Amino acid sequence: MATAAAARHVVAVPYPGRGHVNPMLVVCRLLAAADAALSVTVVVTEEWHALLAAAGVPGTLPDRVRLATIPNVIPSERVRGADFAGFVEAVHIKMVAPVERLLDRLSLERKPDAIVADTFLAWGVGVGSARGIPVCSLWTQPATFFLALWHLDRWPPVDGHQGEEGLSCRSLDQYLPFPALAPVKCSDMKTLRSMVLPMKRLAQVFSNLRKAQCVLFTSFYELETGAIDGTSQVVPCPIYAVGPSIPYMPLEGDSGEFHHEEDYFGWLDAQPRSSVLYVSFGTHVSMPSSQLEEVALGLHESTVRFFWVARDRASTATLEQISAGGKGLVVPWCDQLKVLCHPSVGGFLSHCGWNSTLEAVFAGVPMLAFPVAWDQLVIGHLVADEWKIGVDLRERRREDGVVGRAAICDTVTKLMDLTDDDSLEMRRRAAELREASRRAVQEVSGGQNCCS
Ligand SMILES: O=c1ccn([C@@H]2O[C@H](COP(=O)(O)OP(=O)(O)O[C@H]3O[C@H](CO)[C@@H](O)[C@H](O)[C@H]3O)[C@@H](O)[C@H]2O)c(=O)[nH]1
Repeated sequence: MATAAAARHVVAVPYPGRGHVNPMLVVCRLLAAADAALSVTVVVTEEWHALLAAAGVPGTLPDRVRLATIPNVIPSERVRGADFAGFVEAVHIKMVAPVERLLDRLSLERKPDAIVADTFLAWGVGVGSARGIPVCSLWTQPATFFLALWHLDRWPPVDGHQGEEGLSCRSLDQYLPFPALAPVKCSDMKTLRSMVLPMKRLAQVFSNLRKAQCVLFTSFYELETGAIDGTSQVVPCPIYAVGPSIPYMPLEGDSGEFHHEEDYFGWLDAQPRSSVLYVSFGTHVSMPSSQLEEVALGLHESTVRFFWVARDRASTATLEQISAGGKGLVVPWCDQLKVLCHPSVGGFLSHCGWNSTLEAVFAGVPMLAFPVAWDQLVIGHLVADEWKIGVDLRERRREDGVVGRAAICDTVTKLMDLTDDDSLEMRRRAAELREASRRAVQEVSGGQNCCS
């Protein structure tokens, strides 16, 4: 006699930022799709609920994935980039109590079977252990960066002195001969260490993580083979690479075809194949406006067409000026993955957020890497030196640290030249990784994707 499968309930708690909420929602969809008896409650702040509702997200989630809210106890999404350290502190201190109250309320009905908590919520594992609920930690950045941070205690000083293990930074431009640290330059270590408070919290994150039941990575084996192998050797619980957790799944009721409902698709449709450079610097940390200005003027000097997502009001005037004449389009927001997959897009000038990078890889589009902070510093090296699907613009910095308009114009022109040998080689590599990315998606999702 067949017995009905017992219902299972998972509570998911993303870190409150676009680059974390988006992949958490993808992972929740995958969990629900993999287990018909599973329901998921995703905990977000009221502000995040409103942001997701405004984008129509709740209506696109499967019935068994629903949102629940906690009050707005942290600084608003609109201003969080202005004080990164303050935001990290607020998340660390103020979010835990309302999440615990919600969890206890949900438990009155039935104790959740598991919690999926963003790794950056240092309290996530403790909240679960205190209630006897297993916790799976979700890491939404490269496994490569995770592994380097896991070995934080082995990072040598950056002043040239030897660390405990004989490692030392003789020049800021140097990589270290310790495999797990190899993708982090000494200059990156210096920048990261200057973020004293977030780094202190990070040490706590990695200490608590040792008690998690498993760690999920939004990556795939062919992309980060060494780091995934290396991580599985040091982390004392199972780790799973769940594939690029980007929004490749069609919305419910969507045929999976492109929907050209937005005006900008009309503009893209009118451009020659692979001729448009997509420009976006993410949703969180900004580069200085003087640097943005150089990027805009460098693009203006080139003949390259561009599609720029500008959430930064300060840059709007210059951008309007340089886009006059139809060579470029500036929008406040777009459906990024669909834009990257559009046939007229042939390059991506990016801050190298992990989601944007995974989306570029999925679309097979080469990158101009312009990292601003945090894991982006390491992702820039992966893009240019390891995967060889792009150019690291930091290599073109002047003595004052700025990449000037002439260098921007030069680099953009070369990358977008479809007859240039280096550009062609990067496109070949990008096409290979695109196929690997799609295989990873097939494996975890049974083949649903938006851009086939
Ligand atoms: O017009 C836009 C602009 C962005 N996006 C999406 O927003 C997400 C942005 O994510 P990401 O590229 O990771 O950038 P950030 O929002 O800046 O991400 C933060 O979180 C990431 C994951 O932890 C880190 O890798 C980054 O360093 C950190 O800045 C992506 O899915 C984009 O597709 C859009 O849909 N439309």
